[in-house]
Amino acid sequence: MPIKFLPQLRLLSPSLPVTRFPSMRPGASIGSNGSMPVLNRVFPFKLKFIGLSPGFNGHLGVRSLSTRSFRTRPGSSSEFTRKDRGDVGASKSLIEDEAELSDWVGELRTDSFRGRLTSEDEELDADRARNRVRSRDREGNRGSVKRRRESEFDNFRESNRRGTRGNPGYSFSRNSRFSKRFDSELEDEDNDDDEEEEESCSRRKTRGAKRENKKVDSRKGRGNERGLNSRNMGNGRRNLGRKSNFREDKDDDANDFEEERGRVVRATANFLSEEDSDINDDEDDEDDVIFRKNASSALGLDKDVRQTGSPRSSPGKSDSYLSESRFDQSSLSPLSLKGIKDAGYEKMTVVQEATLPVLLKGKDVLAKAKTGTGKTVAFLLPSIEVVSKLPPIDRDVKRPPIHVLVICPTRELASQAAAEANTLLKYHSSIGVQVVIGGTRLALEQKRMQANPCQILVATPGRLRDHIENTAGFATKLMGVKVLVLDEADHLLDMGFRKDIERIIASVPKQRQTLLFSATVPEEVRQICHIALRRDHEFINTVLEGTEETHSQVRQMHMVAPLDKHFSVLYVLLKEHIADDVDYKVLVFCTTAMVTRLVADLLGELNLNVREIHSRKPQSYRTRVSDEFRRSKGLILVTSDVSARGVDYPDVTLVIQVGLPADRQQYIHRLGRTGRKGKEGQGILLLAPWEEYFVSSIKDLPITKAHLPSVDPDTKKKVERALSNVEMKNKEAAYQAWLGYYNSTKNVGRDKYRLVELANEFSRSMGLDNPPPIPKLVLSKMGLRNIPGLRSK
Ligand SMILES: Nc1ncnc2c1ncn2[C@@H]1O[C@H](COP(=O)(O)OP(=O)(O)OP(=O)(O)O)[C@@H](O)[C@H]1O
Repeated sequence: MPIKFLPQLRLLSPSLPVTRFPSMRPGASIGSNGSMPVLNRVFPFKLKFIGLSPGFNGHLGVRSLSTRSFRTRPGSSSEFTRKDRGDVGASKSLIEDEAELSDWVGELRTDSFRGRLTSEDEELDADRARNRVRSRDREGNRGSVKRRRESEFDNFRESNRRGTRGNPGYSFSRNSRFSKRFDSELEDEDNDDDEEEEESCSRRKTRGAKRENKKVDSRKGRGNERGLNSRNMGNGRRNLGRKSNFREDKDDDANDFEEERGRVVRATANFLSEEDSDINDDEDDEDDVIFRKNASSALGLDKDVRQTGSPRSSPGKSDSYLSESRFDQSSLSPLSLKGIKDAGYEKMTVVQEATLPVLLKGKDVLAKAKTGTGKTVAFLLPSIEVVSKLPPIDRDVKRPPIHVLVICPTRELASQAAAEANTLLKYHSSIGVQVVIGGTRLALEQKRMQANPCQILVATPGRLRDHIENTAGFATKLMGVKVLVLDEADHLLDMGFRKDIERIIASVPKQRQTLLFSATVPEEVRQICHIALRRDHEFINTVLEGTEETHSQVRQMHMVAPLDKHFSVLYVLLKEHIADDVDYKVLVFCTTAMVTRLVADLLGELNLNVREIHSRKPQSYRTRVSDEFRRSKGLILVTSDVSARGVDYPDVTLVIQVGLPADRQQYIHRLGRTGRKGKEGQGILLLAPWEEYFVSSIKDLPITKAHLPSVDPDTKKKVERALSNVEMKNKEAAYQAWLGYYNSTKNVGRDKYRLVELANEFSRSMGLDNPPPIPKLVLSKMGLRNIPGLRSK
C-alpha cells in the first residue's frame, strides 16, 4: 500500500507546503528553547500579558494571555475576498431545512431537467416547527432571556424571509461522543418537531419508535423522568417489541441523530465497561496515544507575521493551504473549470493539488488534510469528472443509476457538500445532485428521487440505509455507483457508524473508486480502512510528518480552574475578547447538549449576545441559528459537538472548549472552526484540575498553559446572580447530563465515588448545594445506584 507523504509529493509539485516552511526546524520544540525571544516570536500579539514562569518544561508557562484577537485587516485576505463578501451564493448556501434545501436546489438548477423540488407540505412543516418553537417559548414563561431570544428569533426569521435563501454557506456538524446519549434521557420540549414525528411514523418498526414516544410524552405534559421511565419500562407503544436494554435504547437515540452515533456507541461501551471490555479496549488505545511536541510551525508563524507586518493576514507563505497549481492548468473538463472559476477558486488548495492527479487516474485514496483546507472540493471535482464522462441519464429509464455516492456523518455536512457540488456543477446541466438526510420524511425523499433522478447523491448513513431497506428500486440504483466518498472518514468508520457503513459498502459495486477524507486519521482508521478501500489505495497525507495537525496561525492555550470558577472564568474570557475585538465571533463548545443550554442561558443572563445550538433543538431552528452565526459578527455561539466537524463559519475569532473534549480528534476538529482558509484565530481549552490529563494527548500540538484571568468579587457576584436566574429544570438537566458524560469517560468515570463528588461540585458551581435528584432507573443504567452523594427519585 503506497504511502504518499509530502516529501514524495514535493517531487510532483514544488508548491506543496513542505517547500514553504523554510523556517521550520523539524524537531525543534518550544520547550527546548524556553527563551523569551521564542515566545516573542510565537506570540507577538499580546506580550504585555505574557510572562514565563520559571523553569517551565514542555509547556510554556504563561501567566496570562489575553484573548485579544488579531483579525485580518480589511483587504488583506486576498484569496477569499469574493466568497467572504458573499458573492458566491450558491456554494455554501444555508439549507434551512429540507424544504429550503429542495427549493434552493431547484432554483439553482432550473436549467436541468430536475426542476423545482419544493412542495407545500415541506413549507408547512417548516412553518409548523417555527410556530411551535415560538408558542413554546411563550407558554414556557422562560423569563427575559427567552423573550429576548424570541424577538431575536423573529428578527432573523424575518431576515430569512427577505432573502436568506441563496446566501453563501454555513453549516455545522454534529458529532458529540456522549452528549446526546445522556441528554436524550431528558425530555426536551424543543425536540418536539413535526419533521421528526413524520419520520418517526414511517420508521416506527425500526428506529422511530423512541423518538415518537418522546413526543407523545411531551404532549401529555409529563416530566422528563416520567417520559424516560415510561420509555424504559416498556410502556405503551414506545418499546414496540424492543428489548428494554439500555444499549439498544441508546443505539436508537443515536439513530435519531446521525451525528451522535459515531461517538455514542463508544460511550455506551464505556458505560457498560463491565459488560463489554473489548470495545473499551479500543478506546483505551485511542486515548493513551502519546504524541511529541513540536513547535516548528509556530516558529514558521513567527517568520510570517514579521514578514507581513499584519498578524491577522493570511500567512500565505509558510502555512498557506493554497498551492501554486491553478485549476485552469489541470486536465479538468471545460465545464468544471467554468464552474470553478465562477466559484472564485483559482489556485488549488494543497490537498486538492495533492489528490486530484491521483484521483483522476481512478485510484482509491485516503486523504488527510487540515481543517478548512478545501477537502470538499477535493473529493467532489474528480467525482464530477467521472460522471461527466458517462452517458447522460435517459429520462425514460425506470431506475436511473446513481453514479457518485457521498456519505457525510451529519445532515448539515451533507447539505453543505451538496451545495458545494451544485456550485461546481453550474455548467454541467445534465448532472443532478440530491441529498437524503435524517430529520425529514422518508417518503418525501422517495418522491423527490422519483421525480428528479440524480447521478450524485449525498447522504447521511442512517437515512441512506433506510432507503436501501425501504425504498423500492433504490438498491438497483446504487448498483450504478462508480465513486464512493466517505467525508470525515475516521468518524464514519468509528464504531457508531460502522454497521451502517458496512451495509452501504455491501450495497455498492465492488468495482468502484473510493475516496476517504478527513482532517484526522488515527492509526485505528488506517488499520480498518481496507473495509472500504482497495489494497492498492494511496494514503495522501498533506500534514507533514512531525508537524502539528492544527494550524500554526491559531494560538492555542489551556487553562486550569476548579469547577466552581469555570463560569466566571468563561465570562471574563469572553468579556476580554469582546473588549478587544468588536468583530468578535466566538464558539463555546460544551460537553453535552444540556450543559450547552445551561451555559447559553447563563451568558444570556449576563447580557452577552449569545445563541445556542445542540442536538436537542429542532433542525430548522439549528439551521437558522447557524445561518445567523455565519453571517454575523459580534456574536457568541454556545454549542455542543454538533458544530465540531466540518462547519464552515467564516472569521471565527475564538474557540473556547469548556470541559473535556471527547478525544484528541474532537479537540482538533472543534479548534478547526477557527483559522480556516489560512486565517488566524485562537483556541482556549478550559479544564478542571482533574481533567488536565487530557493535555498529554495533545501535547504535540502548539498548546501552551495560560494562567487564569482574575475574577474580581463584583464579577463573581454578577455571575452568581445570573446563575440564580437560570431555570431550575435546566440546571437539573445539566447536572444529569454532566454526570452521564463524565461517567462515560474512561479516566473520570472509573471511580464512581470520585465521579459523584465531582458532579456535586458541578452542582454547587451552578448554585445548587443540594444536587438535583436523578431517576432511579437512570442511576442504575449509569451504574451509579447506591453511590453516596447522589439523590434519587
Ligand atoms: N481552491 C480553493 N480556493 C479557495 N477557496 C477554496 C478552495 N477550495 C475550497 N475553498 C473554500 O475553503 C473553505 C473550506 O473548505 P471545506 O469546508 O471543504 O474545508 P475542509 O477541509 O473540508 O474542512 P473541515 O476539515 O473542517 O471539514 C470553503 O469555504 C471552500 O469553499
